[in-house]
This record gives sequence, structure tokens and C-alpha cells, in this order.
Amino acid sequence: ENGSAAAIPIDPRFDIAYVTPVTIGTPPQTLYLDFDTGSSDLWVFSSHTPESQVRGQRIYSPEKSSTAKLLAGHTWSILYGDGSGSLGNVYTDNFTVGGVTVTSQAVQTAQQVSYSFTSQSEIHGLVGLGFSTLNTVFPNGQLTFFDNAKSTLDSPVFTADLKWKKEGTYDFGFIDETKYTGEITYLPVQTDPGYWTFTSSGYAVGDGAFHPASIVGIADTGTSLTYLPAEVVTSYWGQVDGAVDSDYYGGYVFPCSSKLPSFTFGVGPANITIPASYINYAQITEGSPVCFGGLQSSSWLGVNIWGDVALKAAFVVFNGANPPTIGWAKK
Ligand SMILES: O[C@H]1CN[C@@H](c2nc(-c3ccc(C(F)(F)F)cc3)no2)C1
Repeated sequence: ENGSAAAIPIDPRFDIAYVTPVTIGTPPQTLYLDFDTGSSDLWVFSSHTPESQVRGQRIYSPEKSSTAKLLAGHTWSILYGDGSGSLGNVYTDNFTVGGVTVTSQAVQTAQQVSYSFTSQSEIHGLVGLGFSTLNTVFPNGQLTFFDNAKSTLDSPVFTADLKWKKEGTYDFGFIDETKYTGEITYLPVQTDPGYWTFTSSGYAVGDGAFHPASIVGIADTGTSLTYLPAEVVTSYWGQVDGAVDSDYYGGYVFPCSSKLPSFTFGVGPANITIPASYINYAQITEGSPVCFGGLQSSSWLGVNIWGDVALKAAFVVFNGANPPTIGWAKK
């Protein structure tokens, strides 16, 4: 059974994250979760989360679900790239996204969440869409929703059609030809250690020359910005009047009035262009003349991350066949 679900920006001003409605249990409990191709845990705010750590989030209460089963003796604990994290125990229950149901999905209930999750009331948990090898449940790792659903889908794929300051979609089991133009270019995926890792064939700044290069990075729907090698971002921001790499602000900032070039990245023989508007990410604070860039250096990260700023410029196919591949198309 295929499915389609909305990817809704949690903030109307800038695309910090997208959430998707899901239902868990019997009778169904609806939560809005952050679908993250950069991790592989499905965890939710729950009746096990201390009230002091819950601030407006919807919660999943397994004790109110007739189909919930405790996965005895299992725990989990996860840390995200920004230093946020959560931990807890594990149930299995019915889990539905956009009409696709998995009847015994591992649902990780939070017993602790870090302050940044507490303060983000629009995110009620995460759905990891990375490879199940990254799942943190101990002592037995659990399968992702996609791995569980794969065999019931017409095709073992899901697609991401994220949009700039608008609602996009995640589709499961099919490729919607109306969502892209031209051809989809498929690239090999390196599945070790468990991210959707691919190699971009180079880049161009604005209308400038294309620079062939092999940029190994992960496609990560859970990361807001895009983080690339220092020489790439230096050549990009070098084209922007007044842009500086600021220790104070923690990255490249520029005068909001400056004109930005677009950024093009290679996907095999094809390419995707990120419009300048996507790279003018946000004012530092409401009304500030200083703006924060959507393209930042990956040098302190140790990995290049193609986050939402890049992904929303394309229609992306996460092909879970054997071997997995990743497809990119203009839209
Ligand atoms: O770890 C990498 C895997 N994908 C990236 C990711 N990061 C988050 C995240 C979501 C929400 C929050 C909070 F609400 F602000 F706390 C924090 C981090 N979700 O995926 C980074």
C-alpha cells in the first residue's frame, strides 16, 4: 500500500524543520514528527516524558493503546548533530503515515529529552529514515518505519519534495512524475555506517564556471542548512559584499541587503541549482540587518551535509532497493 504525507515547515519565517502527521496505536493518536534521513530512531514525546520536559508537544500514551506492547528490557539513547538528544524505552504498536501502516513498529518513548527538544513545541519526535544499522535500541536494534514498510510498498522507495517556506510531501512506494521535470539522475549510495551518503560531482557559484570535484556527503532531511568544504563555501561567500565567517554568530553572515548568487551542485552529469533566496536563510534576530547564510562550512563537522537548503531545491528519490541509490531531479 503506497502513501503520501505532508512535510510542514514548523516556522513560517524560515525553514528550520518540517513535521509530518502520523498516527500511533489503537485508537489512533496523532503526533507531528520530524522525518530525518540522517538518523534511524523513531522516538516520540510520551506519557513517560517528565512533565517538566514537555512544553506543548503532543504525547503518545502507550497505556491508552490496546495494540501497544512493551519491548521488555530494551532502551535507547540518541545524540543529534547539534548536541540535542533523548533517551527512553521501547514499545511496538501500529504506526501509520499517509495511509501506509506498519502493525508492529518499534516506537521509542522518551523518558528524557534535552532542553532544545523541550523548547521546540512543534516537534513531537522524530522518524528516522536512515539505514537501520544506525538504530540505537539496546540490546536489539530495531527497524525503521521504511524498512518495515518496504515489502508492502509497490516499490521500495520514498521521495522527498521539500519546499521553501511552503508545505511539501514525502511519498512512500511510488515516484510521482508530476513532482519533477526532466530526468532523475541516480547515484550510488555508500550505506556504511548508515547514512544516505553519495558523491556530488562538483559545484558552481552563480553563473560562474563549474568546478569538477568529488564532494562526499549525506542527504539529511533533518538538518536545516547545508554544510560543504571550506574551499567551496569560501568561494561562494567571496562573491557576497560584506559576508564574513563570524565566530560570534557561528558561521557565515552577511548584510541582509546584499545580493546573493545561486549555488549549483553536480549530481553525476546533471546538476541542481539552489536559488539565492534559499541561501538567504534568516535574519540573526527579528528585524536585524545581519543575515545568516544557508550555506556553511563543514570543516568542524567532519562530514558534508546536504540539508534542507539543498534538498528543497530538488525532487529526491531515496531508493531502498539492493543496492540502494539516491535520485535527484530538478522541479
Ligand atoms: O544528527 C543529525 C541527523 N539529522 C540531523 C537532525 N537534527 C535533528 C534535530 C531536530 C530537532 C532538534 C530540536 F528540536 F531543536 F531539539 C534538534 C535536532 N533532527 O535531525 C542531524
